Amino acid sequence: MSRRRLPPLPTIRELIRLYQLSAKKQLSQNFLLDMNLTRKIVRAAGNVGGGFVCEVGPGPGGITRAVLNTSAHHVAVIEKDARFMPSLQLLSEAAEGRLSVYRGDILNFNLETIIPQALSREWESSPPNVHIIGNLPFSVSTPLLIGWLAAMSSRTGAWGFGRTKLTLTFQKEVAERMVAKINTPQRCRLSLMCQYLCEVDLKFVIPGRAFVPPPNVDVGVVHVVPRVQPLINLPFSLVEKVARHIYHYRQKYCRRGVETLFPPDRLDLVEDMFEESEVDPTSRSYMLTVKEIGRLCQSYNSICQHEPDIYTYDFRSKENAAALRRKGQILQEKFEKQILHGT
Ligand SMILES: C[S@@+](CC[C@H](N)C(=O)[O-])C[C@H]1O[C@@H](n2cnc3c(N)ncnc32)[C@H](O)[C@@H]1O
Repeated sequence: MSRRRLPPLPTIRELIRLYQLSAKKQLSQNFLLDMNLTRKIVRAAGNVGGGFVCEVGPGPGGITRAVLNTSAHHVAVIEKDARFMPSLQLLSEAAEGRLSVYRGDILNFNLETIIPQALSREWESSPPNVHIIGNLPFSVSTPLLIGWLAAMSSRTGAWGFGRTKLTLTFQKEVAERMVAKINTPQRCRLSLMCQYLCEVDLKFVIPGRAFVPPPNVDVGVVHVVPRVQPLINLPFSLVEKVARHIYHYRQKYCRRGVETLFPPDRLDLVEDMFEESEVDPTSRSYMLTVKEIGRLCQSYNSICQHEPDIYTYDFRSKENAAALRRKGQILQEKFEKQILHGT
């Protein structure tokens, strides 16, 4: 697959000046004008040759140019800010049919409406890889990732999320949590949710000063590739719920988080869960492996099959909070009696 080359174009800096594209703070716009960095982001996406690349939040089009200079078969960009349309249209003309420009908000945009059209027309027999690339505001990249993970885990969608790879920028600290290994201070729910479904790789960090204007944080470029088989074969919402409860107390014994999955008068089920999963209840949450969390999810799932009310139980509801307070009071009184009064 040979690399394609765009004809000579004005620089991104010139386009910004020409179309008066000053960065809008309320849209968290920080542009990458250094073409070495935009090329590096595209290289982080791996082999895009012959594939369909969807760039989210192209802005003035620095990364878009780098993608168009590869052998990607087709590129689609989705941008929320109408001011960037003229500069993107200019690129589209230069790309001679390889670039489609859409105006929209990626959080409300159905990617499937654009990708299958291209797939059905050109790749009926052998569908290509789909790459999603973007240097987006952090407030957009995280919900985009979570939505994508959820969709991928259910294997829904005509174009097969299993074939899609993501290369997105995140605040460095979030990127570090996504790839965090067990026994590290960054290990959390996000690490588990990413890693049970995907291979996640923090490719490199871009210092904040490389952007125009510079944000006051550094940025991690993360490459996410879906696993052929998820490491936990259960619904995303169930895994997310168990992980949310366990990692709420990430430094504590994992038993503490598991307890909050059950009403205070059903702590017998906590014992069942640990017995069945063969997980040590005194392991700290951040030490649990994906396999151990998977086994906890399995036994929680089998408990919920027999007692469906358990799944809908929410320990934060008012009623349950009152029950927990009562339980706390009883324990407090017991403690005072035993320890303070020696009974
Ligand atoms: C951080 S700037 C990066 C611009 C360009 N990718 C670059 O690297 O120079 C983020 C871009 O995402 C766009 N954007 C923000 N929220 C968006 C959303 N919900 N959907 C699509 N684009 C969005 C902004 O308008 C802006 O162009």
